[in-house]
Amino acid sequence: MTKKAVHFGAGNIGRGFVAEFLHDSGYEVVFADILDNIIDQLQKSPSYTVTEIGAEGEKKFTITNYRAINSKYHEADVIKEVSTADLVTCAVGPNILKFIAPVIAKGINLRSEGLPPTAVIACENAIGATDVLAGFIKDPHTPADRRESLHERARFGNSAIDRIVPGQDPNAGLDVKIESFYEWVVDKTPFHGHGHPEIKGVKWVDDLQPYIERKLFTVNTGHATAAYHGYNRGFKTIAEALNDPGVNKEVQKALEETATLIVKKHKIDPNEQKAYVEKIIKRISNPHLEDTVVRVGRAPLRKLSRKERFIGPASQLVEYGYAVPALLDAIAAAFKFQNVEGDEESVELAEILKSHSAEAATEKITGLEKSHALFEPVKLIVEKVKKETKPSI
Ligand SMILES: NC(=O)c1ccc[n+]([C@@H]2O[C@H](COP(=O)([O-])OP(=O)(O)OC[C@H]3O[C@@H](n4cnc5c(N)ncnc54)[C@H](O)[C@@H]3O)[C@@H](O)[C@H]2O)c1
Ligand SMILES: O=P(O)(O)OC[C@@H](O)[C@@H](O)[C@H](O)[C@H](O)CO
Repeated sequence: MTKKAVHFGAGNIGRGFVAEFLHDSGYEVVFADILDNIIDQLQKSPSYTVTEIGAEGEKKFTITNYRAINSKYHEADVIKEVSTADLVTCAVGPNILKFIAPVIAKGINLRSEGLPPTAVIACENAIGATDVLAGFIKDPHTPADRRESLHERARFGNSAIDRIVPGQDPNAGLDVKIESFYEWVVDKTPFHGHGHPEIKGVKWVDDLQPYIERKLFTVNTGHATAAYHGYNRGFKTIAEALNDPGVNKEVQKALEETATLIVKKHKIDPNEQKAYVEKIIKRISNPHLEDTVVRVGRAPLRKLSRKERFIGPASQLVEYGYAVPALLDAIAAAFKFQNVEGDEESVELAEILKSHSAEAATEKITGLEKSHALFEPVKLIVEKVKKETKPSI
């Protein structure tokens, strides 16, 4: 019997990476999204093409065997699909998890007793994203008397997902261009007893923490460092930014700092981490991806938050007694990513910096405790950025 996956978020990673893997593993994929345009196209077209761009050239894959539901208008249909799904995945962005949780919770709650638990895997760039989703699903969206037995109807596995899918050509329709490299690692421990879902290409591990921290604090720290320094120097793409010796040096230095944490905390061989960093810099420098600094820098409030790619590693390094000058430079550059067209958080960032003292803005944006050794240096950065970006009268 064909297996069914319901996937929330038919965007770049959803159509380009998750659906490709699920299709290849024999799943029928039911996309749920709120964008009329994407859902209409998915409903009209029986296939689309994913093009992988690698050093050896381009490879094309045809994706078929999917359906699509507009979750804005047809919530009941999505709930019904979730209730019989073998797998539920999402790639909507960490801030959207709370909005998809009620629908998933209702679907899980409707699940027939005879069915094995559905597997829920959030594919977002965030530590513990599936736990966050599970938290919203459980409380308040599962009836109190059904919470204890939730694991009989659903199992929740955290994941680390790595593949660069840049913004797509607006005329490309459903087709997606992505890099050929991929890594999708999922915690297998929640699936004990029933077995994890079979997804070709996924690496199942007992301890996800080293994978997700290494990914977020190398790929995403390096990417965001290039994006913010690149944006402030007027570059349009990440590849152009990394071609600039100044930006390149900032990225190398920031990743030397995070490598110290990864090696020390997760006992990873320093040479292995060095090779990983070199590979990442090569990947993000790929000019064929045409990835923009605005996409990679998107949502600066999320990226400057407590557990994220800058404050996360910098705070831990400072706790170990290390200095983090390059991460602080990147943090300063991120605070200057203000009022960028199409990026709501960059507008909110500018407003917070305008309406709050440096101390209050630091606390609100980074979530750092005032007693933390990183608080003062970040506050000084915020003070400086506030002065530099103050509107002249
Ligand atoms: N693009 C990448 O290179 C990449 C790589 C790894 C991980 N990720 C992560 O994947 C996630 C998605 O990123 P993306 O680049 O695909 O973004 P995207 O903007 O291309 O896709 C997100 C999709 O979610 C949809 N969405 C928003 N709210 C929704 C809702 N309430 N219900 C259903 N769908 C909703 C949007 O309409 C959009 O189609 C993010 O967490 C990102 O960090 C991205
Ligand atoms: O998706 P974000 O906004 O968390 O980060 C932007 C990019 O760094 C990210 O999408 C990378 O392309 C991806 O994480 C590569 O695996």
